[in-house]
Amino acid sequence: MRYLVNSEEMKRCDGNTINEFGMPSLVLMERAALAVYEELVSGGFDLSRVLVVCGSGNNGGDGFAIARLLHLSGKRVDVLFAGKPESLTEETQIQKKICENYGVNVGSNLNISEYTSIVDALFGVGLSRNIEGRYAALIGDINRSGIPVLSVDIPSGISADSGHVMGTAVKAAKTVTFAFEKIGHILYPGSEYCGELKLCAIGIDDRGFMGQVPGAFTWEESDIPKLLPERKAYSNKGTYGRGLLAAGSRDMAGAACLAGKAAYKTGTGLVRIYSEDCNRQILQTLLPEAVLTSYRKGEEGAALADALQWADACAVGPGLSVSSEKLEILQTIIRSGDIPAVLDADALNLLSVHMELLEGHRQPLILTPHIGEMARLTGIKKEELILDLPGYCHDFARKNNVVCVLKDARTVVSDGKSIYINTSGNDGMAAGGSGDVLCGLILGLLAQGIPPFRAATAGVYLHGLAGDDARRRCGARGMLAGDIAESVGAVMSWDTEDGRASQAK
Ligand SMILES: NC(=O)C1=CN([C@@H]2O[C@H](COP(=O)(O)OP(=O)(O)OC[C@H]3O[C@@H](n4cnc5c(N)ncnc54)[C@H](OP(=O)(O)O)[C@@H]3O)[C@@H](O)[C@H]2O)[C@@H](O)CC1
Ligand SMILES: Nc1ncnc2c1ncn2[C@@H]1O[C@H](COP(=O)(O)OP(=O)(O)O)[C@@H](O)[C@H]1O
Ligand SMILES: [K+]
Repeated sequence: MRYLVNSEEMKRCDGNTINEFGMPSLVLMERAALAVYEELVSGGFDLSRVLVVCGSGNNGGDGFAIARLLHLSGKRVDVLFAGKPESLTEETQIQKKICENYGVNVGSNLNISEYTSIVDALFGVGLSRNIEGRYAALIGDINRSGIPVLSVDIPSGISADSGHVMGTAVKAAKTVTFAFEKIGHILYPGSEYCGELKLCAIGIDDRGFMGQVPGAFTWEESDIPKLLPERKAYSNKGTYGRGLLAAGSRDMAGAACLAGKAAYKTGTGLVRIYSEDCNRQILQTLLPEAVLTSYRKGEEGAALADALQWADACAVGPGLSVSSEKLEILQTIIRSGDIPAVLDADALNLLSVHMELLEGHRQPLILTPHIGEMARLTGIKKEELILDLPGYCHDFARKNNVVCVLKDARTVVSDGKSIYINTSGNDGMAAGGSGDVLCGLILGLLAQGIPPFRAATAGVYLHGLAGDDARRRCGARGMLAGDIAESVGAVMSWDTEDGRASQAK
């Protein structure tokens, strides 16, 4: 698990490390500068003539220290000081003075085009408003120059809190950040502006939070063993849960099949698909392992109540379609009581015009809207939602007492307390049916007894890993949602050495 911090959390951690643990600020700055220096000299940048662009804050202080280290190692380096002298922080003032004492050329009007590499130390996590005027012009010149840029901590102009471009921003080839990744490195468009992201330790760690841990986190590969449901040699299909999937309609049998397959591939003992009668043959052909309960129009009710009694967890929505009968199915599931349920796709479309169904619900609910569905659920425009995916996801989860999985290229999950931001997956997943696979995956984890927020976050992470595995096998353009479902099986064995070995093949 890795924390993802915002600027306030990072500053608090910096501050505690300096003021409570007594680590001098200039020592941290020196380590930050050394980390960037190491990255520069390890290759990838042409260091024949380096320009370090510095602001007045401590990001600029890192820049001056980097320039000094390059100068002392014999590189030709100049500093463009773009900040205001009267705003220099104490540390940056010291670093600037040291540079000048060593004879580093510090100017305020240098010709960018003469350099082979640029180090961007204009603004870091202290960026507090949109960039305008001469700073914006300078960033425009840097971007237009086409000279490779290494950004210190975060590309100047990217909000560490949201990944938004604050007016304008430096497009970096590489970004070296310190202690923790910031939310703005992970969310788009910030993620693209960073180029390759390198995280370096500089002597600040989570002890610096002093018990007040950050609100956001992401899973990583070392977490896989604890995210997967347990397997036992002495077991049978009853050991691994029963998942009920209410999905599919006349024109959308495939969605039920993809979700059902993904649920099985997580290791679920039994998956029952509750679908329209006309899908019976196709589902039995495509997913013979599934138990089927089918219904004719007008006869939806009775069999569903029995199936809900049978199940340990339920998912509703993939390919369900929208009608008054389907609304009754959703109503029955939400009112049925106690098993955890995933509401996806058409279940969310039905819900968006019947939000009263969520009032006073008793069982744990996981809602998995993409941004369009979230806009329908909340009445908030898509353009508004993308400005703050974590904030809207968190608020929706808290207000409705649900787990919200807000799907995007960086999916955000919240239970109204913590925020998970996903870092697995790829653009090959931007194709019809990927969401159905996610729904089935979460259902499978729930059916095996994984608690709702863990099932949602682990489901999203494993889904992305399955997407990455599918891309390795089929390529981003060639992969289909069925390939992601297929790869779920491989990813679910990555907690064992054999599983890892097959991943490497
Ligand atoms: N010891 C530590 O703490 C460590 C910190 N470290 C480094 O410090 C960085 C954080 O430093 P920081 O907090 O001083 O802020 P920073 O990013 O330099 O920006 C503040 C300056 O920008 C200005 N400014 C802001 N927005 C603006 C705008 N739109 N347009 C124009 N001006 C604007 C603002 O001006 P003001 O708002 O005061 O007018 C102020 O002058 C961090 O990212 C990391 O690199 C590392 O060395 C590790 C140890
Ligand atoms: N560019 C991308 N990078 C990573 N994941 C993506 C990307 N595009 C889509 N996805 C993932 O694919 C899934 C798409 O779900 P959804 O929009 O419901 O598709 P569908 O309705 O076609 O099944 C989501 O889990 C989303 O996070
Ligand atoms: K920067």
